[in-house]
Amino acid sequence: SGNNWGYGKENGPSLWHKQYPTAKGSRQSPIDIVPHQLSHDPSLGPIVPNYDQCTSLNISNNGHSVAVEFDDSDDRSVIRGGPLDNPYRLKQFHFHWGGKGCHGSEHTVAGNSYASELHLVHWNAVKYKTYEEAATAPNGLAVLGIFLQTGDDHRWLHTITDALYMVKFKGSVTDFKGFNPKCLLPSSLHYWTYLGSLTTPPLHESVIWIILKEPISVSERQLSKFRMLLSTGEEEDQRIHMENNFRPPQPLKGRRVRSSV
Ligand SMILES: NS(=O)(=O)/N=C1/NCCO1
Ligand SMILES: [Zn+2]
Repeated sequence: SGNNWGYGKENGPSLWHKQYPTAKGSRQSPIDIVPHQLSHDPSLGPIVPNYDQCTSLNISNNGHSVAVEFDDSDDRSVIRGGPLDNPYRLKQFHFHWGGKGCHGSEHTVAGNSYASELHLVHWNAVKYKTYEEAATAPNGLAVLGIFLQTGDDHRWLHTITDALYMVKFKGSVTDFKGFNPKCLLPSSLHYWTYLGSLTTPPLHESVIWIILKEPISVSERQLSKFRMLLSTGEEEDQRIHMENNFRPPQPLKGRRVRSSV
């Protein structure tokens, strides 16, 4: 059927092009970021996330990741500045991670991957009426990527990992109000930026990627809770744990990756 894509042997990233030809496009994500090969662009100002008035609504398991959705009916939580010519509204955030001890980030840095990667997905509500419309428009989306490395417990991640047991099965959703994602940002907002795509089908080439250079630290114990999630539904006999839900780096095809200071 239509969207039975996944990360397994039978439906993984190397097969997505059959159903989603954009997979072989000219601005696909993720990519390997090679710091000494990119241009430092002094015209690139700081990025300014402003999530203080944000309204998280729920947390859900869509079978590919776990996502926290936000009320994006007004400009209460936006990101602006940097490479963005308008404020982009926060729609949701989700994670990608590996298996036990393996790495699970999507973007890599000089060939090195991190344990996990957090994506905060925003859309340009100045130019487009809906997220769906923005998601198919060039640069309609801005995704803020944050690397997670294993180390100490993250002081605030427990609010998310404690809720994961409520969304164990694919298709489950539960209330998740009052969460402000600014607590997941690292101390430095220095970033790399380039033009790319969604890293999951339909792989629309509509994303301005902003990847923070500084990772946040989370413990192996906190990360292991993500692997308890199932990519299968409650009604299915076969239980498949959700892990290694990352797409490998894609060809750069001549794109320029710029660096803030
Ligand atoms: N991994 S990603 O590029 O953020 N992909 C998506 N798809 C829907 C929202 O974000
Ligand atoms: Zn993602």
